[in-house]
Amino acid sequence: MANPFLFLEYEPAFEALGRDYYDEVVAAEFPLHILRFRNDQILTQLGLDPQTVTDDHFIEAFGKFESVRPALAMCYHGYQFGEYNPQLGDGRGFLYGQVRGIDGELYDFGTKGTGQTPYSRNADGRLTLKGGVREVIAAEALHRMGVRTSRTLSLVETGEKLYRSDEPSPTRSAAMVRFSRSHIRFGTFERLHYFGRADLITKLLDHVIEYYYPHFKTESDRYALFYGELVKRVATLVAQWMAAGFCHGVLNTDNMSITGESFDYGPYAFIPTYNPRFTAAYFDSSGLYCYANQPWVCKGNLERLQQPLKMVIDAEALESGLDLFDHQFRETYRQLMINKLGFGQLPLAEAEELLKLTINLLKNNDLGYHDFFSLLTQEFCADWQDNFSQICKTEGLPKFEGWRKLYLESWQQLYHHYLQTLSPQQLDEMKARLKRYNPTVVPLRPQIEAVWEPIFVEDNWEPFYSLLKRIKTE
Ligand SMILES: Nc1ncnc2c1ncn2[C@@H]1O[C@H](COP(=O)(O)OP(=O)(O)OP(=O)(O)O)[C@@H](O)[C@H]1O
Ligand SMILES: [Mg+2]
Repeated sequence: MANPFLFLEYEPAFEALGRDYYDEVVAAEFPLHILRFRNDQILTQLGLDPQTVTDDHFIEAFGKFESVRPALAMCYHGYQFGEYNPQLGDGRGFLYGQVRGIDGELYDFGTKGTGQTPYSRNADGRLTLKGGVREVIAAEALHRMGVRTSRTLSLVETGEKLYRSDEPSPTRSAAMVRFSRSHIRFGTFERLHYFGRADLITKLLDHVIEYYYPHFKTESDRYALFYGELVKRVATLVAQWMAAGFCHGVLNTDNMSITGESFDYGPYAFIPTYNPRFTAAYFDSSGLYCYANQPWVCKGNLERLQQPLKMVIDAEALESGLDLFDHQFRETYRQLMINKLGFGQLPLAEAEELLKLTINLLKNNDLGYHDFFSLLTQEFCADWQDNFSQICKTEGLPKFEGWRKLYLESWQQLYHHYLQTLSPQQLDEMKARLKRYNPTVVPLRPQIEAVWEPIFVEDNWEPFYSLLKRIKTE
């Protein structure tokens, strides 16, 4: 049967922008192609029946990179740890193609680990297999947690030996295909500002609005409206990360999507405990991108984006756009945390108070962030309405003694107080909500290592597949 990936209706939207925005490249040829992961949920999103798509189809398209469109290495710069870097761009990936989902939206197939490009500098253009495995896990877990994220369409092991300082080397290689709304980054605009090209910024803005903010297309102040909405989308995203206990790790402007979607899962980690200073990347020595810094770092990146946008948008309009960030972040974060605690809506003051006590409890104990919510979900019962000291009184919790006990008691009392206002039906809804907002499986680092170890030692992929299944279903 013909390969369905070669017969999708590719829409050359980015390609149509022209050579100022990308270079045509050719994928590397690899000595081996073993399909390690295929995401059938995405096939369904594309209107394909997974039954009719074989592993060989995946390998032809996303391992050997047979294609009906040119491969485009996208150009971008970026601020990395505060320093401007004009030597970036797709150095190990390219835009394979763009297609419409059954929802009518345009999506990218973007590769990672597919060989050198003009932007590789001295690097090899490759992705390690472990890096690919980690990215698959991050995207699936975040998706389960309701975060607006890219997904991984495929991961193909490619049989090369790579040398990396952060993995025992030689280590195995892979080519990954990412499915996302767009690979246009804040840094895509920053590069055009660097070259002083207001004309290209305008053209790119029109493109972004046409495909990703089409409801503003006919508005006279559409550029300012776009920026305001981007600010809100990014604020929402970072609130989702914070509630999910996720630390992205490398919030450079080349890793910030112009659609406000989360992507690029390198050194990320889910926080084990609520530690505001938790830092995911070992090379982030000052802790710039630590867990608690994420909101202001993202806001700062949005502010940096004003530099290129100011070439074509009024500065005051951009300032008022940025002003939307704090409110959007706070509202979304508070609501998500209230949901994680099982409540639908609470009056503002009560929600703030409960959130404050919850954070106090989490921060001042060795309690695992995800363990706490998981426990609450498992143990929640209507009897708690009758006795506050029963709330989360379980063997699963570490011992609370001395002043730590006070944090637990004040949290229990308030939680109990709000429970009292609920009807039996509302208590049932609460149970369902706890399940929806608190997945059983959150892939902390040790769990990811536990999945990688059998792959590394004996090429056993079962624990990886079983983790993904549990992420999806529990
Ligand atoms: N092994 C490599 N070979 C060539 N270029 C690389 C390699 N690793 C990273 N780069 C380049 O370094 C820059 C920063 O890399 P970063 O890790 O943020 O992105 P990435 O993970 O390669 O890709 P993406 O942002 O699309 O997920 C990018 O320009 C990237 O292309
Ligand atoms: Mg990147």
